Amino acid sequence: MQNIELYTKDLSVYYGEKQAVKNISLDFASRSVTALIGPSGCGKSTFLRSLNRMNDLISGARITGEIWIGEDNINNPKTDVVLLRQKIGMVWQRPNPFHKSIYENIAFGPRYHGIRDKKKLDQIVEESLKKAALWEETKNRLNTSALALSGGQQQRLCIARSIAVNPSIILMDEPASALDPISTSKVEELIADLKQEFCIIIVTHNMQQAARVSDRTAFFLMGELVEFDDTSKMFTNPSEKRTDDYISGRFG
Ligand SMILES: Nc1ncnc2c1ncn2[C@@H]1O[C@H](COP(=O)(O)OP(=O)(O)OP(=O)(O)O)[C@@H](O)[C@H]1O
Repeated sequence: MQNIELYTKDLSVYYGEKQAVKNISLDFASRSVTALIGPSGCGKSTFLRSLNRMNDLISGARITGEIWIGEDNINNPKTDVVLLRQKIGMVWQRPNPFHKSIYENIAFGPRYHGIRDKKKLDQIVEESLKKAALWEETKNRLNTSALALSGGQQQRLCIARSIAVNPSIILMDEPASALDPISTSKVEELIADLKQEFCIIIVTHNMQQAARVSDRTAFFLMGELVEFDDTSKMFTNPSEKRTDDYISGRFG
């Protein structure tokens, strides 16, 4: 039995009157990858963003229900969202490095959280870049601009940046959809490595990618959770006809 790192209970998200996510209860295991799939507009990104309270930044967005990490319901107004986002990192669709050096991109978070010692920061930068499979490509150019890296390297840098503050969960919103096939496969290999240590939740439009990288898959449709199961079962023998129709390309 795997440890559950995070779970939601009856989680709903509204934009004004519109309910984009409908009463979703899902659990996410430690050291595993869960893929969220479903057609455009079904609420995958909204659900993902609610897990580290990024929807708080959207005016008119309202969340009901519970999001539990250990003993804390983080959907509680008293939650320290800065600390929460240290625990739950986020990687976006488009690589978004800061306009700073490679080193500073990684050191920024740990420094913000109080680490000042240069040796310690050097160590975090090296470890994070190694974990993101980017160290060999960058170790001789740490002080050059992150913007001079290729798109694929920038995305791995963003992954290294999220690792640097020592999270336990990493949210990824279509992290490879803006990348070429070689960079995409590097990011997928990286996800396979990172799951030895982290709970990863990834939104993807790419069925093959979901099948390749994830242990479990959740299928969303019009804000509802239709099916949640082991990825191998979901892609070979889904329980719901709607899942079968979607993964075999009959709609969406
Ligand atoms: N900031 C917002 N304000 C109002 N409505 C929104 C906002 N963001 C998303 N929505 C609506 O909520 C619903 C779910 O959108 P969401 O982006 O979560 O879906 P998605 O499954 O991630 O789609 P995609 O795969 O196209 O990214 C859609 O109807 C969308 O139009």
